[in-house]
Amino acid sequence: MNYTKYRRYEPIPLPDRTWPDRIIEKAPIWCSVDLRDGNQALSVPMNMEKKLMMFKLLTDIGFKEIEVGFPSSAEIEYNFMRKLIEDKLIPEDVTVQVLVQAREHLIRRTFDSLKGVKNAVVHIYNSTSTSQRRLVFKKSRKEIIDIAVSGARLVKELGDAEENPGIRYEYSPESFTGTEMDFAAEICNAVIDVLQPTPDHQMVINLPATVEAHTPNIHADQIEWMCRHLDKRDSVQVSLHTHNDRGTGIAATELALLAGADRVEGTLFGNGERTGNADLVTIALNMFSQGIDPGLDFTDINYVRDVYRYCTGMDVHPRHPYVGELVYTAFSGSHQDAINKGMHARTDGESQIWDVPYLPIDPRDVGRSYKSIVRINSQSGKGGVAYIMDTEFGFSLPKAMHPEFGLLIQKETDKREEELVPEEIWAVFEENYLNTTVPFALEDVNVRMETDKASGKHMANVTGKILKNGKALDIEGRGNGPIDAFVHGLKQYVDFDFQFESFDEHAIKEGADAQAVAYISVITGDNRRVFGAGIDTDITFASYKAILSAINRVG
Ligand SMILES: CC(=O)SCCNC(=O)CCNC(=O)[C@H](O)C(C)(C)COP(=O)(O)OP(=O)(O)OC[C@H]1O[C@@H](n2cnc3c(N)ncnc32)[C@H](O)[C@@H]1OP(=O)(O)O
Ligand SMILES: CC(C)C(=O)C(=O)O
Ligand SMILES: [Mg+2]
Repeated sequence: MNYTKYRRYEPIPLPDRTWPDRIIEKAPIWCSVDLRDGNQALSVPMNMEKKLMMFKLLTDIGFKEIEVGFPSSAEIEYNFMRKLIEDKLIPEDVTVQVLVQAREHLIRRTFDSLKGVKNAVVHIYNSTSTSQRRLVFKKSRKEIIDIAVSGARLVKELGDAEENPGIRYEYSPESFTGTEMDFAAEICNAVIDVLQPTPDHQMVINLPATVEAHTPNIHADQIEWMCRHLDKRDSVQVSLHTHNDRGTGIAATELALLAGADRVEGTLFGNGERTGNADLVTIALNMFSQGIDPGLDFTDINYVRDVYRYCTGMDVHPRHPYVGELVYTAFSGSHQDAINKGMHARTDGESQIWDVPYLPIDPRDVGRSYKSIVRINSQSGKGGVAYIMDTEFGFSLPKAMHPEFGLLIQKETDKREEELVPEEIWAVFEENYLNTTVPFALEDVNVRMETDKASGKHMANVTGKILKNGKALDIEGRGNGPIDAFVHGLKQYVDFDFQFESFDEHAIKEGADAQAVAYISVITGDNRRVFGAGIDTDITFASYKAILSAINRVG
């Protein structure tokens, strides 16, 4: 690959930079550009119905500033602006924003589209990078400043008119990241000088990474440098607008916030030109995951994703942060084990600080369930299998049983070479533990407790019938508890040596028809540990079934 045809971006000389020592402490002013930058990048731009649906979604999420389009560019864009105003679809506390090139006829048409609007930002731009000045505009620095200044003058003249009380202004030196810093400051200050913002009537200076061209630290340096060199800083909101050409648009935005920016433009899930804009969902939820109120509501992230898909025709990657189908899922054994333990350690409910390994946020905070946190394939381990049995079916297998059942599941996934869904895991459990009635099955057994006169201890006597390969056999046994008595009675029919080892049980359903499950392990003469399980409304019967299940499984 011929890397010599590319050149490196020079770092910004800013040895006293302060941003690396800062942390993000509050959410910025958010501005969605889904209906403009996002829309202009679609192969099929949104029609009226989809624009309206997207606008409604954005206001429901809580965006207070929304760039709704480029009204001077096309009929649909103009008509959409008119519809929002005439049908009174803009909530009182929402400001709509419109983009326009710094060109007279387009600016006039833009103001026409805004008649009757309550609050709007008119956003003008022109390209300022060395490359665009040389190749596209073929103009000197001064001529480029003239474009911006004359655009700003017209915007101010129209925007300050009496009939437009709610108009504010935004200027973008488009292709800012390819612009020399001194020139970027010069052109922005020239525009600020024309627009004369005040602390009560602020304007936005938007510094776009129109094409992301360098590492995020350089973007942060650029923003800190600009914050120091912009005039009337108390009257200017410094806004970010990163694209994602190097895949670091979100990181660049976050570092640039540390560097002093006040506002962030971007889109849902990062739709936008080429590799997209900054993904506001991720940036907001990154803040949320640090205990900061993002000021945006993603409590039903799947709904946001579905509307987004419908309106844009774009898909969302299964590994997309916070929303992808797989982002709250672990297939691998050690992750599952840690998640299982982390989830069990959560005892205080909602108020407890979230600390579950491998899950940066609680999936339920964005409307996702715990259902698919753990999914089982050949990479999975016993902890994950136990988690599924517990969360999906309410079966808390004793810890000592996890390796045995985990192995049965692993054999199945190896054989099938595919994921096992919870129902398939249940089927393996049922087949191996609950439905093992050959050779032994329980027919009818009575337990009678009595106190041994000599020792004063309570003793159990078991009498009844079991089946061996379908044939009824009398069983009779005595022991220091019902399980011990049953095991004694059973031993005469079992042709290998075994000892009862452990017993666990728990309820599995509530109410009158409550059932219990018993788990029993036995140790065979050749020192193998084998588990069995049984279910019944009576816990003693459940334990007898579990013993027979274990004995059948040894055989
Ligand atoms: C980075 C971004 O996302 S910027 C936003 C980009 N979005 C869009 O372009 C979508 C909407 N745009 C459009 O529909 C069209 O481009 C329109 C309607 C705005 C303008 O259309 P046209 O005038 O037919 O064409 P076009 O956009 O190619 O204009 C090129 C001319 O405008 C000039 N120009 C381009 N941008 C600007 C600007 N921001 N300010 C002033 N002049 C500009 C160019 O130098 C060129 O001038 P020339 O004709 O003297 O060579
Ligand atoms: C119009 C501007 C803000 C833009 O979209 C960009 O530079 O990416
Ligand atoms: Mg853009």
